[in-house]
Amino acid sequence: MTRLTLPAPAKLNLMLHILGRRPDGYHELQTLFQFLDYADELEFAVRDDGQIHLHSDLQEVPHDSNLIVKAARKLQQLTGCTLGADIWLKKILPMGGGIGGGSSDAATTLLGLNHLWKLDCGEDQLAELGLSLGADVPVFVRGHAAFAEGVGEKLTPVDPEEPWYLVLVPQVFVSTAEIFSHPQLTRDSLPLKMRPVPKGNSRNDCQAVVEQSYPEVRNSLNLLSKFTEARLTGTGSCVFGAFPSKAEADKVLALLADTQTGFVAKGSNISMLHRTLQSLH
Ligand SMILES: C[C@@](CO)(OP(=O)(O)O)[C@H](O)COP(=O)(O)OP(=O)(O)OC[C@H]1O[C@@H](n2ccc(N)nc2=O)[C@H](O)[C@@H]1O
Ligand SMILES: Nc1ncnc2c1ncn2[C@@H]1O[C@H](COP(=O)(O)OP(=O)(O)O)[C@@H](O)[C@H]1O
Repeated sequence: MTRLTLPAPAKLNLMLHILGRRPDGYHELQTLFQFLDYADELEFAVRDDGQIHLHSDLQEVPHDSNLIVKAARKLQQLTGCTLGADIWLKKILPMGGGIGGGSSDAATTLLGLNHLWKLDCGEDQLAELGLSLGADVPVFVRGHAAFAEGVGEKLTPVDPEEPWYLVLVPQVFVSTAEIFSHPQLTRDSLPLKMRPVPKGNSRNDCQAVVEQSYPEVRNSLNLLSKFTEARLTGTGSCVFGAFPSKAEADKVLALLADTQTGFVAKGSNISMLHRTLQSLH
């Protein structure tokens, strides 16, 4: 097979605690990742000339800076593979929203090309390569909901409930680097020792500074919290709340539709990418 279509699903951070700052400026975290059944779509076709060509209408990111292209080139360097690829991206996930679209696209590229180029790289190798592209890439490579420590690379698989989520997408771009360098960011949360994460620990330490800098995000949190516990994912801008059924989440989205953009998706402990790859074998 020389062509392959794969999803690159979103993630949520169900909680996010910041424990401290490392000498290299990165922050030590404890966070809980769960996937959403809501995804970008990537199609891959092998090229014999070794070139990587990404086809997408994504204007914001230059071709060579796209994490998809970077991931493909890193995989070539690691393995010495002389094959290339045409890659078509259908962008569905909002960018800069804290739902990990870029990282997920990178992980799907690593797993998709590993398969198409018949490289036989193991998951550990791909997760390590992924980490050099971004702190969130390894969890998408592993494909199982996880409690994450370090900068997000030390992963312990977990199986939280899989509710339906309403995700609101405030129309602002929040820079992860800006939030992590904010002087008022909470950086001294005590590490949680208990597993699974005990109830009452679902806060996101980034939320206060994001709400302060972005009134649109605060507004979305206030609106959603009239119906359910509303939280920020990652460094935002997206906010989310859990519902027992799709119908209930849809109903709240319809009620907010005049002023809010959003989507409804099922939480999933096994990513759509891994479910699709499994069905190929
Ligand atoms: C906060 C989280 C939580 O899942 O998600 P997002 O909101 O970005 O989706 C992630 O840790 C983000 O991961 P990712 O988006 O891959 O971050 P990277 O590209 O590696 O880093 C972007 C910038 O954020 C800061 N950064 C990131 C991660 C971390 N643990 N500490 C940091 O201080 C650094 O300044 C870095 O230059
Ligand atoms: N394939 C990609 N999809 C989205 N963003 C990308 C991609 N490649 C590089 N980027 C860059 O990564 C940034 C963060 O993207 P994204 O993963 O969507 O946000 P977040 O980390 O907040 O979840 C974007 O603003 C963009 O500059």
